[in-house]
Amino acid sequence: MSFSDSDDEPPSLIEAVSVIPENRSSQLAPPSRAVRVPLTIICGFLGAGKSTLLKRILTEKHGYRIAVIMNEFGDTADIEAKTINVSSADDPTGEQTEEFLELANGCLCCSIKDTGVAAIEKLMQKKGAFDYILLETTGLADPGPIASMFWLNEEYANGLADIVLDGVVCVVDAVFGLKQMEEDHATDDLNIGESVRQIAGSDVILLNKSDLVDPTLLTEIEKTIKQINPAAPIYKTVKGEIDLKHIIGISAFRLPPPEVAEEDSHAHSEDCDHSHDLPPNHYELRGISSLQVTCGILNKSQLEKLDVWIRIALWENKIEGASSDLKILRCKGAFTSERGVHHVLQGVRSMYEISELPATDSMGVPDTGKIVLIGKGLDDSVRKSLEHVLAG
Ligand SMILES: Nc1nc2c(ncn2[C@@H]2O[C@H](COP(=O)(O)OP(=O)(O)OP(=O)(O)O)[C@@H](O)[C@H]2O)c(=O)[nH]1
Repeated sequence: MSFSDSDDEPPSLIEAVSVIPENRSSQLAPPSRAVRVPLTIICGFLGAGKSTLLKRILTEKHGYRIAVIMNEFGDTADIEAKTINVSSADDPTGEQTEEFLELANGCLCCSIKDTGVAAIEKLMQKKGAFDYILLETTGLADPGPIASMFWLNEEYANGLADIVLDGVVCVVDAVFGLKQMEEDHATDDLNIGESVRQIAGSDVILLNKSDLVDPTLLTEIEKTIKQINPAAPIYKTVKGEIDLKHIIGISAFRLPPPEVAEEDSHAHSEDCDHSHDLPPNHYELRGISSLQVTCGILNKSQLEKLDVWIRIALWENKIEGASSDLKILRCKGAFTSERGVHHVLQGVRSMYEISELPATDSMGVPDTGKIVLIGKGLDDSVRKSLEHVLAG
């Protein structure tokens, strides 16, 4: 699997300052010494500010030893780094050793080109030397398949199973984001461009370069992002300045989706007394939209029916009476069973999991359930079908 476009330039070192500014520190929970190392995927369209965000993280005083996997590095100037060579059993002479850079704040840097999995395997040989992994994808990458690889990966060998997917963060360019979504040409028959896929597949959105656009445009792009992905909180940032607790250690694949304020949309239910027709805009014309359905406490039969419904929707891409080109890119949800147990639904493409939330994580989780689907062909018939299942 590749994380990189073809780029024949040899990687150079990333710029880092040798003294970490005292005023640049994040209030992160102390790093966990858990067996599995959390990983965050950072995606975003070309030039949105992914590298800027990573450079910031690499120079901030956060107390984490973060391993960063990047496709390209910046300048070599002023770096205070130790080079660490790691040789593998297959390469005892070390001729093809991977090079890592240990930065001033304890972060590790690792450059990869087309050898995504191999680089991660080598990185995992240094397990114990870092607490967290950040993976920057290229601007044209669809985070879905990459997230799938790191999620539900217990069966993998070679260190991949020692990684736990924490979340997917998308950096959106506030200046060009709307234009990119309009002009981004799809690469497959689903006709969904990469910039839209990145937003659809993310758990957190950073609306970056917000210093460069007027508030009206900022509101417009925020609204569009919410239409595509209502389950992801949106943070407006300048040069990736954000408290890292919003992007690191969020357990997006384990905890219920956060409550995201809904301004122009709302969670629809059977009680709604209005049409659920989607407002016309470029993105619905391309067929990408989202739908949210709320539900009460579910009994055993409802839970079973919901499981079957999700399986058919994700695996067979069809729901009786629904549009023929149904394609769900991402689904999330949380609901409560009659036994009082909270369940979390997570789905990336055809993979999904419904897990029970441990009592320790259930504090404050409302009994009202919510399911969010993001994808193509999510018309009113899909909503009605899901509401029917949830109604019993
Ligand atoms: N004014 C302003 N400029 C920014 C901001 N964030 C990034 N930039 C600039 O935008 C340009 C692109 O930023 P990068 O961080 O390289 O973007 P990227 O997403 O890594 O780009 P690719 O790797 O090409 O996809 C750089 O010149 C940054 O300095 C911001 O919030 N405001």
